[in-house]
Amino acid sequence: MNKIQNYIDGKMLPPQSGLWLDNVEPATGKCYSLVPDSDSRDVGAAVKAARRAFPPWSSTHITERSAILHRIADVIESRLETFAQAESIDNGKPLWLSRSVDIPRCASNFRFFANLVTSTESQSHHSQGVVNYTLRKPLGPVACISPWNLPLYLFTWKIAPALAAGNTVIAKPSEVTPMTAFMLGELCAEAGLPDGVLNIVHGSGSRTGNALVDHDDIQAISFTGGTATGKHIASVTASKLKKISLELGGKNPNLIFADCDYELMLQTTLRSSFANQGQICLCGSRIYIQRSLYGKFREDFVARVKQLRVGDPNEPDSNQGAIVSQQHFEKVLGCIETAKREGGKVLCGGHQANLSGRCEHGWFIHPTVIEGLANDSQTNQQEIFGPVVSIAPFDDVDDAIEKANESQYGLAATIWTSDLTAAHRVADEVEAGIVWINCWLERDLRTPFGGMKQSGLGREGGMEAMRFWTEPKNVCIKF
Ligand SMILES: NC(=O)c1ccc[n+]([C@@H]2O[C@H](COP(=O)([O-])OP(=O)(O)OC[C@H]3O[C@@H](n4cnc5c(N)ncnc54)[C@H](O)[C@@H]3O)[C@@H](O)[C@H]2O)c1
Ligand SMILES: O=C/C=C/C=C(\O)C(=O)O
Repeated sequence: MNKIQNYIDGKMLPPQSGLWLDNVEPATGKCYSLVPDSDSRDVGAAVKAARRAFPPWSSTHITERSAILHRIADVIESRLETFAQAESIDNGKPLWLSRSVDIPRCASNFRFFANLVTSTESQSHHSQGVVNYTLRKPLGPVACISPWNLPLYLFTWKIAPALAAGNTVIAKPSEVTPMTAFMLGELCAEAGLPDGVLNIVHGSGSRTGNALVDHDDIQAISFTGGTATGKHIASVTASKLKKISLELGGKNPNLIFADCDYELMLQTTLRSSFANQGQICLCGSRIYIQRSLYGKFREDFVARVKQLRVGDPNEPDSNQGAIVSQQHFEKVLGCIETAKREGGKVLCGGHQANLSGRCEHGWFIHPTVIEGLANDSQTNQQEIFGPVVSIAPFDDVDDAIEKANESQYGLAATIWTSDLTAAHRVADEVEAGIVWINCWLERDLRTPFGGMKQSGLGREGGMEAMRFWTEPKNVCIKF
């Protein structure tokens, strides 16, 4: 059985504990490799390497740091197909999706921050006889912890700015989808990244994650994952005054007004509901439709959802691949049962998809649309993170805003209307860190990315990320 290794100080190493976890292909339900369940000894070795590598890396000229990050992007692009296949096998997502979205974005993450670090302005403040200038110093060894839904995409989204800013990194991918992070480690030396600058430690949250978050020499932690895990990290790091950035769960509203561009809205709403089997934190899972359009939308949307093909992730016409793990598959099916108990009417889907042949034992769920649930039902309040959406009517702008904001979460919201005045008002009043009007998942990497309320703390993206990964130091000179 293929064994994934930790990448520490430029070397591929097994876990000192000797403990391994199964790594399973969700489309087949079969274990196809083993992943280390690293403990504090492996984390300690990685932090030691990162400490040693910090002084030379942080003082490496930004043009050289930038060139190395560009070379990492070059190598990823040169192996796009290999990475895309590995990501699809590990996560269950359609191969066409990892090939067209996930892996190209990994390369873009490195390129974007490679460019940003060489074009960033510094601040100075001048007044009579005094000038202040502000240095931005890297923090030291820092930690990046990422989830399973967009494995290498979100892993590199954290690592690239941390490295560009001059930090050294200990990164932990999700133990559910570790393969492409392992492959990233394999190409670092080829791209010229010095040993110890990036260390990749694999394992479970309870063993590896806790050891990493707890380590006294870790100065800052960027975490993407569930809200409960984020709160745990916030509580254990508070007494040590570590800097944290938390990208957490969501229950995002779509607000569809009767005057929208109907066909564009319908096509995009299919994607924003079910892309990546609904396992994107930005997916809209509460769809509110203006009452006059509700009946037409319900009919057309359900008809289109029924056409989405659930199939082998390798097949180009599979719109929906597998759910990431048996545990998550069971959780999503459990949420559908809860919705039924709460009085929800399942309009389509609502159950497992049984495939034959290679995928006979895989974890597939038909995309599911539910109506008739109260806004305060568990289904409309708790994150499902799967191919399940609920639809409900609203009356006017005030009602739409009220329904959207009746949530503990505040990550993203999508508004569909041709009335720009209404759109601006809703965008202003909806409680979400990210608002899309007449589009979804349009990404400009310069923009602040993150959520409010229980969806997170801090922002990633562009200068927000560079500020997170550096400490300002003000120098005042009187002349
Ligand atoms: N806001 C965003 O940008 C965003 C993006 C993607 C996913 N998510 C959220 O992620 C969740 C799904 O991902 P998941 O199930 O992998 O989340 P998770 O919180 O279980 O795990 C995320 C990562 O944290 C690690 N981890 C778990 N316990 C830990 C601990 N005690 N200490 C340190 N690390 C620990 C895991 O091993 C994994 O690497 C969903 O709630 C989703 O909304 C949010
Ligand atoms: O599942 C969460 C998706 C996060 C997406 C990003 O962080 C991004 O597009 O930068």
